[in-house]
Amino acid sequence: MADSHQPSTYTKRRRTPSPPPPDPYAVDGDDDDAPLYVPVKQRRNQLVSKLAAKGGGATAAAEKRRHEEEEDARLQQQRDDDDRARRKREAQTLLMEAQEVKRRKAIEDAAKTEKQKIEEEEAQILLAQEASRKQLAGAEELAKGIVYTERMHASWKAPHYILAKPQEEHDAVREKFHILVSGDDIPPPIPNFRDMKLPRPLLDYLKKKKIEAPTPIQLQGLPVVFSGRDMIGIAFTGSGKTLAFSVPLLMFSLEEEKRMPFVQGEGPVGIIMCPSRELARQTYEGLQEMAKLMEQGGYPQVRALLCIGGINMSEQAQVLSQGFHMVVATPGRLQDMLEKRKFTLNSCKYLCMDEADRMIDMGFEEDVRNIMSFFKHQRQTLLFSATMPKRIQDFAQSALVQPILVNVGRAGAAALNIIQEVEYVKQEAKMVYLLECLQKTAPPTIIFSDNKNEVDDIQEYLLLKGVEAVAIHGSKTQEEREYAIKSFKTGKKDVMVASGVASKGLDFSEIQHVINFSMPKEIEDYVHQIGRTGRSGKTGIATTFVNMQTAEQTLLDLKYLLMEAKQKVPPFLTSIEDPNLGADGKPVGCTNCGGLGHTIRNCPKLEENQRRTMAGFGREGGGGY
Ligand SMILES: Nc1ncnc2c1ncn2[C@@H]1O[C@H](COP(=O)(O)OP(=O)(O)OP(=O)(O)O)[C@@H](O)[C@H]1O
Repeated sequence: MADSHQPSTYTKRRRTPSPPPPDPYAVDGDDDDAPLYVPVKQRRNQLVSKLAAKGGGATAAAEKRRHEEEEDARLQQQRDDDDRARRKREAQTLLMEAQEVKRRKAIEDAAKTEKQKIEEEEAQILLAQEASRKQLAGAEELAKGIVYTERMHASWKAPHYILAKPQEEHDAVREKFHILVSGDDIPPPIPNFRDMKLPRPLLDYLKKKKIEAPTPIQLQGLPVVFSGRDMIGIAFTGSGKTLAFSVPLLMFSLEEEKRMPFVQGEGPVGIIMCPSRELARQTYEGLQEMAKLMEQGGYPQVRALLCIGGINMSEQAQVLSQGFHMVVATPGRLQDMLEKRKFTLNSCKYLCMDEADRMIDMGFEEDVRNIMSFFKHQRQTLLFSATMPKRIQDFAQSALVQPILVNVGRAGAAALNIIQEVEYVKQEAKMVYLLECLQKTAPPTIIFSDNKNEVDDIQEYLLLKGVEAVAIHGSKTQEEREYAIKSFKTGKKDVMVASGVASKGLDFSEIQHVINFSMPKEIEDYVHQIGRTGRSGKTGIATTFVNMQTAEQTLLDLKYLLMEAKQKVPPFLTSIEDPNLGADGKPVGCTNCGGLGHTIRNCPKLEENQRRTMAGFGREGGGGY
């Protein structure tokens, strides 16, 4: 290999460092100096100073720019620092504010009375209950978002001379009769039937019935209903609520019939719904009687249809074939008839729910909602009862347009003309004591028991002892129920043993004595049951048996009801301590049912409703359908 034979001439090639590139900034005479390292910034400054010394204009501009840039950078830095400081301050302020809010809430909570805490807790329970409830309106209206905002119009007007009176006079009348009202443009109270412009035959009818002056619920309620306004009417048992919604329906029917006679397939003008068949029949009979008298007095014929379970509707075929003006119904059968298209509610303008709270509590709420779906137009809606807890009033608001509330006495209070006696009777001694108790007054007497078997047992026992007694409860056939009512009403039987459901709202004349064989769990039931006596201004006696089996809170409810009605409170009730007394020493009461001896937290009605919802069933006792 040639290369390998040339070793002497071969010199190893080394890379020598290349000379540094000429310094563009080097000035004459520097070339030969050793290249000392000068930082770029420093060199630039030196150059700038030199150039400045030479007085170059472009260089001055460059320096000015540099200054500006430096100033900008400095300002930016300051802004950033300020920003950081501000954010820090804000974060601290927010933290302090949050701590302050927490501190204040802790102080407020500590300062809150036990009563306030309970109120808040109860409001939550009530809210939770209401939230689970659908509005009380027809499905179609709800789906279409139809909301009525205007009131219904009616041709009736109070007489001029009454309208001309100053407001203070109307207020004085209300005060005199303990009537509380709320709502807008409330029609005036009218203390006599003549001024309500009732037709002569009706005035004669009332006179014949010894109904001379309107009761408080009538003197305020009738003008409200005649005016076409929606209304919630609350008044004591036996205070004449039926008349306050029956007479206007009759008048509206006459007006419509006069305008254009009804033929087959037409009507009704209005509906009255009741929670039990017996109550519906009673209201229907009252309407029939008034309608007949009107016809005899020369007014056009108006017809009513009774629409209740347990009766053969072919009995009503004639009315159905003629066209009719008024329907009195229980919700179940009414819904059934509407679904079968036996008639429509296309021209119906009036819907009254008697014992409205009972109807909703008994599980008819869904039926009522379904019935509302059949209305094609706005209607006047009325709710009446002796017991109407705020909960039901609020719930019903969705079905009402600018309603007027007419309230006579506290909702849920017992009628004042009933002497209420509460007796401690051991369970095993009740039956024997019952006989003795029956001696307190002359007949007729009603004995209530919540248990159907017990109703039968009591009747059997009384029959054995020679007492003329009939029995009525939800499991009896319609014939048995009607027989019991008829024979008791006509005085053929002295005693009626009944379950609460079957006898709500019934008006038997001159019941002397009501015996509660067992105290109902719900105080509202007690109020309705004892309310079968002491009606239309008369006095009656109610005796209630209690013992170890009666829940303490029920006894407390009873104690307060007796105190409110200024009745004698037996020592065994007086001694029961109320764990829920307010700071003022008064009972807090239940916002759910109106009972005074318990709160919503242990309300028996709420528990019962929840039990029913869980069990998935609605109406009870077979009273309605
Ligand atoms: N203005 C009046 N004066 C005297 N008696 C009346 C008057 N109005 C109605 N009555 C009579 O009073 C009795 C009770 O009336 P109604 O049945 O309407 O009471 P209610 O308030 O509906 O009671 P409940 O809440 O128990 O259903 C009936 O016999 C009725 O004829």
